[in-house]
Amino acid sequence: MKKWLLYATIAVALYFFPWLFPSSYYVHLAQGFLYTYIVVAGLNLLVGLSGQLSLGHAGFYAIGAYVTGLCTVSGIPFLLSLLLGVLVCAGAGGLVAMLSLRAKGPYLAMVTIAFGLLIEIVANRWVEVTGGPAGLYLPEASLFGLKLGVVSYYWLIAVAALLVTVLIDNLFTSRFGRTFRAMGNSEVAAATVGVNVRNWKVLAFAISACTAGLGGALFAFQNAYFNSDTFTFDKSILFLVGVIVGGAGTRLGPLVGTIVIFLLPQWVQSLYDYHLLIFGGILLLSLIALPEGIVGGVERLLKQKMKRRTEPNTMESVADEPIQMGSQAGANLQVDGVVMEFDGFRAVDDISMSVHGSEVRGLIGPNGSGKSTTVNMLSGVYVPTRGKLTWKGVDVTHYPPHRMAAAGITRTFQNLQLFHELTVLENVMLGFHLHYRTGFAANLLHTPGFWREEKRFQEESMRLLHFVGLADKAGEQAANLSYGQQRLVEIARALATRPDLLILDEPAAGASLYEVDNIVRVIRKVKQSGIAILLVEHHMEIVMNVCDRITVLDFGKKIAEGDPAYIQSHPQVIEAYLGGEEVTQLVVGK
Ligand SMILES: Nc1ncnc2c1ncn2[C@@H]1O[C@H](COP(=O)(O)OP(=O)(O)OP(=O)(O)O)[C@@H](O)[C@H]1O
Repeated sequence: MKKWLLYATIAVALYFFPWLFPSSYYVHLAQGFLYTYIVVAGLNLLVGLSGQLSLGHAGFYAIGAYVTGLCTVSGIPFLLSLLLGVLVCAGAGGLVAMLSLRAKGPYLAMVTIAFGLLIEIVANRWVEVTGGPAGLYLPEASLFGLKLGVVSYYWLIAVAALLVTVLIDNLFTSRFGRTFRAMGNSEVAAATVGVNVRNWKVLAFAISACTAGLGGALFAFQNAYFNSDTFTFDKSILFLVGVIVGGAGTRLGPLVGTIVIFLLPQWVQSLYDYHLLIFGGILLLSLIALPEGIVGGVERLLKQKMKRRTEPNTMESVADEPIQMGSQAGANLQVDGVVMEFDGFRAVDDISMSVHGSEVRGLIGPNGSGKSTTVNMLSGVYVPTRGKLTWKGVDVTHYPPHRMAAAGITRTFQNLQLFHELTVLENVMLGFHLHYRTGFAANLLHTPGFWREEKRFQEESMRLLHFVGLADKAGEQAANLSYGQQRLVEIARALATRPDLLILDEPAAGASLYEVDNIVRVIRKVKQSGIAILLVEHHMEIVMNVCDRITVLDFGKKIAEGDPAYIQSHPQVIEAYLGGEEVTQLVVGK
């Protein structure tokens, strides 16, 4: 069914609900269901997509209720007050995100718990403003001077819920949704394709705080009265349970989750003394049986039955078109005396080297010699303890990964860092992050500009997939590919940033012999297209065959540098490898 037809059907059903269930009890119930759904839908974006946890959303719910309520009490029109309440929540969400940026996992959860508790205490104790437990009486909600009765207020909430559904769904299926999901899968990989993870985390928090505030404001006017007892820690937990039980990160999850957290308790309430036990039991069982949530579990079962295909039909037409690679300016990287220390241990000790033009530079050395640490410094993941990195004449020593990507340096990872929840095509599209021009509004509203850009980058991504030989895998879930194929997807994603220097960290690790041949072929094609490569690899045959020059590390120090023939006969290199298993491979490369 077409999306707009589905929305129109839902709109008609929502409109006629008060006729189908004329009792004011059911209309009230529907109001409660819809504003709770609005909160859960926004929280799903934060938890399910961006991978951040919030146990304090009752705080935003409260802020929305109080700001909107107090504004109307002071005479500001209802709709304007609602807008103000939502905007204040967006600001509060951004602030909480900024405060918690350094925290992850349980620590982030603790910051949000602290925020929720703080708001709860303020609501309870600042009685002169909030009314505390005695509550706050509000004027009836009105639109353009017309007072809203029970049914018309229900319609207002229904319009808000439908609007939130459409807009959030639009975000889900735009580059914003993909970026949030990518960040949730791997922050470091998202950063190396140019995503400023910090800003995007703040954005995700602000959006979900907006919807929580909207839900809170709509709740406040349901009875034109509310008190501080609503905004407890339990409420935050309930919202989160709604997201998780429904299926975090799924599009239908918030609807199902709200049925579980809102309608189920109403139903089991009739069972008097046992209702909490039954509700808790159902939650526990569903979490154990379906850890991805109800919708997530069903989707997994369906996917196993029907192989997902989302390949665009643009595939054949784009196959032979040229791909824009890099800026064609070539690389110019100067590394001067870099040192990287971990708690006093020198993993990299005073290394200097340079990469120019479109050369393929090998970086080799026995296990633990400092190759990955060097790669991490060159890609902005680590800031060197000492030394300087100069890229095209600019000091980039302190650049974070997203700025390195913007400057033209990107990388792949020794331990694969694909966005496993996205398809192969979506992974590569993420690589174009720095080249998208449409903003938040265009993606929220799916404007014609948005569609044009989506099509363009879908086609460019398909070209890159052709380039690495994986066009037929475009619609597959990235996690389902073989090791070697996943490494090629990482290369395609990195190429999408249009780099001048591509750092490949052990691209052949775990790949089959056939896949290794394919990877070598791709490396050669990348070099021909004018992009420089820094290749870290244990397969000496590959290194000796594709590299123009090789830098050798041992115990964090540079011990040799030169062309493959020179390196293979270098006594210190042979000595370094003698104790290791790689020595035979080193000779094989001759
Ligand atoms: N984050 C860290 N904290 C502490 N020590 C580290 C850290 N990262 C690397 N090291 C240490 O630094 C040294 C160099 O590690 P690195 O991973 O750079 O070597 P490598 O040459 O890439 O090894 P391999 O070929 O096994 O991947 C090792 O002794 C390692 O234990």
